[in-house]
Amino acid sequence: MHLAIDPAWYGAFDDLQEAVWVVDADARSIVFANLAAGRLLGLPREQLLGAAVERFAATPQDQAFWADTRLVVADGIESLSAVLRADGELLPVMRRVTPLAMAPGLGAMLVTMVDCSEHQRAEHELERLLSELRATLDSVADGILVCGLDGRIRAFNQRLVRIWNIPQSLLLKRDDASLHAFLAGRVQDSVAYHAQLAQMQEDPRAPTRDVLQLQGGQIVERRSVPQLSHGSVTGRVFSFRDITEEAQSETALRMAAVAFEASPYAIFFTDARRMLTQVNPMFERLTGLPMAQLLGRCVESLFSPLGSDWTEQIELAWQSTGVWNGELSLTRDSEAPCAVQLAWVVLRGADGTPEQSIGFVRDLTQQHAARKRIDELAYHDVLTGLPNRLQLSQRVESALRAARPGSAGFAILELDLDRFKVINDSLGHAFGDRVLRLVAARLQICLRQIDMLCRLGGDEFVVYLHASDRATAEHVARRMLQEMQQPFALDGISFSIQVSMGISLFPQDGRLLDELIKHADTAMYRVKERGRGNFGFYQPEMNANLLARMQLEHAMRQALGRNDMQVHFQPQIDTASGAIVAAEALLRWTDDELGPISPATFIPIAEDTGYIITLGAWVLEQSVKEAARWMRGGHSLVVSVNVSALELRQPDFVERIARVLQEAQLPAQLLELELTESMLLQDAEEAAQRLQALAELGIALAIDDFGTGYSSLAYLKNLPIHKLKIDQSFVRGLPDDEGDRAIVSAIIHLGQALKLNVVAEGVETEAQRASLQTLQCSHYQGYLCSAAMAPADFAHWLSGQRPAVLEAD
Ligand SMILES: Nc1nc2c(ncn2[C@@H]2O[C@H](COP(=O)(O)O[C@H]3[C@@H](O)[C@H](n4cnc5c(=O)[nH]c(N)nc54)O[C@@H]3COP(=O)(O)O)[C@@H](O)[C@H]2O)c(=O)[nH]1
Repeated sequence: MHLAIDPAWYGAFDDLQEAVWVVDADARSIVFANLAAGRLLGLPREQLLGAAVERFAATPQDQAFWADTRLVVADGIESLSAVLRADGELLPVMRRVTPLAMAPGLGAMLVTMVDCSEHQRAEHELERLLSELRATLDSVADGILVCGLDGRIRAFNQRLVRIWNIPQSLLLKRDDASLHAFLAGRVQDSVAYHAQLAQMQEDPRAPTRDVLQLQGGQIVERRSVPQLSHGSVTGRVFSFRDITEEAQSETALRMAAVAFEASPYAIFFTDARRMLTQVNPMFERLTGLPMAQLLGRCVESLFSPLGSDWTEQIELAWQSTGVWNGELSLTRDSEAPCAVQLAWVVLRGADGTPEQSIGFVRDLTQQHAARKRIDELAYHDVLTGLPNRLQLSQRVESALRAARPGSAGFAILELDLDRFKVINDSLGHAFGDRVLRLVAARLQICLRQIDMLCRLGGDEFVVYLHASDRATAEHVARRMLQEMQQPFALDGISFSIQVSMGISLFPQDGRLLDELIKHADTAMYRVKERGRGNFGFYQPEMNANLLARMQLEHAMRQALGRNDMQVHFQPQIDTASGAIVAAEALLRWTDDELGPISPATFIPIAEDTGYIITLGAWVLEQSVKEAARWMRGGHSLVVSVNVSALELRQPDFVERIARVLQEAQLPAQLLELELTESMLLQDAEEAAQRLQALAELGIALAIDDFGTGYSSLAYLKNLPIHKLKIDQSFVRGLPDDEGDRAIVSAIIHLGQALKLNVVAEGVETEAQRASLQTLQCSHYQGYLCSAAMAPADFAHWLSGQRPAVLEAD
């Protein structure tokens, strides 16, 4: 039995757009088809009826499907399939096959089909567009990230993965939140990063641009634009560009520009023809020309004078090393040319031809001045401008090289200013320096141009007398002494300076400069020993004296330990009453071999070597102990102890004296210290403080040898001085020498005015004492009364004296 369809159905299905068949399941033939089915298959409906359904099966799978429809009959199926149209075209269709229960034993299937060809074409088009879009995304140089408004990631490209270095594992995870967190974690300033995102959310339509610094130094430019769909914002498209290199080279360019502008080097650029194309401010300053006048000028025209082959030199240098380096003279607008160092570098194009050049110019003016100054310093004495020892030695060396047997020799004169230290100490070092310059000028005029006057330092000068024998040297020495006899005047102060000179002759006194200087020095010391202000020639036996001085120093250092020294005491007497008022402690040394040695001989050696500190401390101790003994014996007598400059400068000087007094139980009022004027003027401020401290202890202070120094009375007035001791050189001429009398009288009056005791030293005759009494000098000291006595003799002598009365201040 065959399935027959009632034609009444036709009207019901013909209005449908879908193609509809009813298929006889057993015969697999079409028993019903609507109009849409005819249109779909390109056949009139009539030709469809009774047609085998396999005829329209387009694929082997479809053939198989229609061959066994039992399953279909059972369940029904909807699938994308294709039908073979009458014109042979394969038409994609969405087919639904549903079993129909028509009548018992009759199997039928309702087949509906919708033409999918448009839909499929659209899908294919979409796919093509999508793959094109993906290819485009992946081909752009920027990293792209497309996010929905909710932050969901819609798309990104591979470049984004590379720029951000997104790990593969994270990509596989396909977790948007993790990816966003990763991106935020990679930027250096994640706070700013999030703030920017929040801002974007607030204003979703605004395009943005910012620069992100990633961990590790990478710099990324982020741009974003809103993603629009039908005029509404649906998300945001981010693009990321790695601008690390760009930023770095931009920074480098900016730095280069700053360096160019602010460089201490004058810098210029030229074109291939060496015409200036750019200069920096330093170049303008150095040349004194504004940029407008420089640009377009040929570099060579700025430097002069140059050798004619300079251009060739440049070419050669550029060919071999690419840079020409050298010293030149730069012409300047309204100033004298200046020396410069030019480093001129060629910049070549890709083909190797010079295209530009760059020059670095350094002003050498200061360097040249410094070099000149260094030369001056190396060969000259800074204070006087005279040649120094180095120049002298070069001069003498050339004289030694030129020396031939029988040719004229030369002389070396060593000069030392006598008592220059007193000027320095009393009038200050600045004044002393000016005196040295005056002395240098005076000495210089006594010499020929061919001779050389040098300053070795301090007040020590050396003269090289070219081609000079003994007679010439003597002549020059006399001239210098004469010249120095003229008084000097500075700042309204008149003074005279003596020099002592020692002379050695080449070749007889030495063949080397050092030897000649040493011998001239020895000769000079001999002159000083003999009274200064003169000259003397070196004699070989003089060296023996130096040796003697060394032996004396050695013996002196042994003397204390051997009990070869003793402190003697010389009384100081009231001029009017003859009563003893004080005693001066004077050191005495008798050596087993050398016999008695005067303190005038060994004290200066002790001062020179620093041994005076040991000696002075011992003398003080002995003197204080002795005075304590006198006191205990009923004679409260002031003991006066000489102090050297070095001792006063000892930091613990005051404390040490206080300790000695304390140990000996001697009241400070019974101790007096004798200081010289010049000592007080060295480190005047410190000395004044020490004296004040001593005075506060109750110790009296006397100025020894008063009148021989250059004390400033204003300064002395402020010191806690109790006594002036008139130097014996002024006393010697009393009573007859008017000059001495006037000086002594002036000192006495000064003492009276300042309420000081005045002691005249070295009084040997009654006439001197009487004269002093007439002049109202309160005290005297000298052989007239007694020389200094050993302690026992003094004690014995003292016992026969009236008990002393403490001196009033
Ligand atoms: N720092 C120290 N200096 C000391 C010390 N002991 C001595 N001296 C100083 O040595 C210089 C020489 O001293 P001296 O040979 O002892 O001569 C002194 C007197 O003996 C001497 N004098 C005394 N009366 C007469 C005299 O009538 N005629 C004469 N021709 N000479 C005499 O004069 C010197 C006095 O010295 P002073 O009062 O100090 O000026 C000398 O500078 C001593 O200061 C010491 O322990 N420490």
